[in-house]
Amino acid sequence: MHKLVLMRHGESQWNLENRFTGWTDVDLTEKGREEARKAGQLLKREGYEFDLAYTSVLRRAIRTLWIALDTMDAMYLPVRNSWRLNERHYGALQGLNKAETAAKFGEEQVLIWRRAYAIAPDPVPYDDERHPRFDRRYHDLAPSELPATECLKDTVARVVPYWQETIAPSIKAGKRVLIAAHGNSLRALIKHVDGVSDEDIVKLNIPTGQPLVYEFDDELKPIRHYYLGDPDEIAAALAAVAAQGKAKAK
Ligand SMILES: O=C(O)[C@@H](CO)OP(=O)(O)O
Repeated sequence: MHKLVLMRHGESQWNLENRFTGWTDVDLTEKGREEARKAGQLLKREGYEFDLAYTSVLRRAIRTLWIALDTMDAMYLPVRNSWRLNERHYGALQGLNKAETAAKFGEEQVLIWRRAYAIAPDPVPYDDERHPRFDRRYHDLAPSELPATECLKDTVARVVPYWQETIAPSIKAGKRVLIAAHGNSLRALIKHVDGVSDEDIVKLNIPTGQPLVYEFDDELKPIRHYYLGDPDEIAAALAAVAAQGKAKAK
């Protein structure tokens, strides 16, 4: 049996401000750092040890991983960063407040932008300075790989090859793996691993900073999954994520 731990980053500055974030490289808030510390303490208390960690190239996930590893006394672990674990690119919505956007375009439209499986928001314009082609960290990518917007289906299409070619083989080889990533890149991974339908993935949300354990058989078929943290806390955090697209939310 193999165990894999998934962790969404702690609260970021734009989670706090309720803005569409995507590939914008915002940092953790103090609360987000505390969430990462608590996740590390929980993993340590429950006896989790890892051989390898994967994360994105965005600082909110990287710092969450660093803080959790530091708390677990495991800063020596090899860490692999990949843009393929980045948050879903939110296109021209990046930077906009979700509640204000819901007040302007309607909650239904915001729910479509946030959770429709195959509908992407408008792209960031090609000459906009926020376009990823201006960012050094993506210079190795072919222009065809570089998104200017994504729906979850697009995110699945770039997360799954990384899972199949890199992460899954390391788990099969016996490595105990921790992944620190983002709400939608983890939803993309879970959709693939658990075979969640296009309809059901709409309702799946992931709370910040809560370790989610997946157990697999030797063929990497999922057996079960569970959050390690307090169930009431997790239920409240999940409801809060779902409510971010309401017009009256902060
Ligand atoms: O803004 C984002 O990039 C994501 C994660 O914070 O938000 P949402 O849950 O709305 O997809």
